[in-house]
Amino acid sequence: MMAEGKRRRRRLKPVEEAIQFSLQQKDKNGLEGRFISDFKGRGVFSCTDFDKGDFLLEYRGDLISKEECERRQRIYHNALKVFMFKFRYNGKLLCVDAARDDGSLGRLVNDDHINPNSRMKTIRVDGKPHLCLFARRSICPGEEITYDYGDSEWPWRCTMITEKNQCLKNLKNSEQDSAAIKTLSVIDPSTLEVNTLSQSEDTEGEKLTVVSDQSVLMDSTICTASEGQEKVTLKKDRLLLDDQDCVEKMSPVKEHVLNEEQSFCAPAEGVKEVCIHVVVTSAISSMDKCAECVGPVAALKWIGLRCKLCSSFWHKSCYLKLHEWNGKNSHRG
Ligand SMILES: C[S@@+](CC[C@H](N)C(=O)[O-])C[C@H]1O[C@@H](n2cnc3c(N)ncnc32)[C@H](O)[C@@H]1O
Repeated sequence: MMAEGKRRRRRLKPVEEAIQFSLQQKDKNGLEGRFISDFKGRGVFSCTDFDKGDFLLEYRGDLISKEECERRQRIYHNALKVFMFKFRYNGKLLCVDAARDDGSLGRLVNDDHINPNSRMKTIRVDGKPHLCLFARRSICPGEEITYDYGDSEWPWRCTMITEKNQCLKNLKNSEQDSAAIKTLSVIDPSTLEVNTLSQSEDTEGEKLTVVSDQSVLMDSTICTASEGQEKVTLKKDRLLLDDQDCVEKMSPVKEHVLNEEQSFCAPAEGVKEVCIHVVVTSAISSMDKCAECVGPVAALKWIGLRCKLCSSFWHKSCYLKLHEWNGKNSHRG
């Protein structure tokens, strides 16, 4: 008995397990790929219980350099480009290209930036980075595995507008209830102009005036299909919200490990002219990168902010961060 007990393998730690599966190039039991819908395609579902922190899957593919990634992006069809996962590792931009369907499940995991149940991390195996998903919380059988694809404004995230509108309504309600408002100095409504012509929901002409120490760049602009339908003009630096929950839901900036690694932190170089930016939401080509983080990593068109005067582009969150760093009331680039 004793000998058998001694011989029994101890349970591997999640990272050890991730290393083992990465070396074997195998997926773990307890997960399966399923077709979900024509819109979403396939996804990965759990068939067992997972605990918080458990290793789930590796995002397997070819590990390639930035240059090779750019070369492949030029020749790939859009449907393949979405399988290219760029990330930053030891100061270098790398990519795992999972365009080839090798039957692995990692490449089929879908995005959820609101309440993902897993998180992508890089682990080092034989000196090379591997992208592995770990559970952010316990996961039940039947749950779809998801992670946050990062800070790009992906087209399917538009469905979040309903939730955002609810947030906006809550904010308005809380404004009416003065007891619920802890602060606050009110932002001059003339500094903020929001049109939501493209949306059927009732956010048209919303003006938010509630403030606190959380900042958000009016993220109801996130789903604008094309430039001009929605406009955000900020003379003062920020719109401040009182509702932490709304801030969470409205801002796609997340505690995404790879997001941090993906980000180039160097400020845009070479642009010496000072511009007082007037930004509008705009559909931006994948060739045009955010002036702040040099992203996005996605190969598709992205929705971001464009300065009408100097034609710089930013992710909304980068723009916010940038101006936070540059001083609270500065909009000069
Ligand atoms: C890496 S693939 C994921 C697997 C994909 N569903 C499939 O069937 O091949 C990324 C693509 O999945 C789809 N996708 C991912 N997350 C989604 C979501 N939350 N809603 C709708 N489509 C999503 C998009 O088409 C995206 O380009």
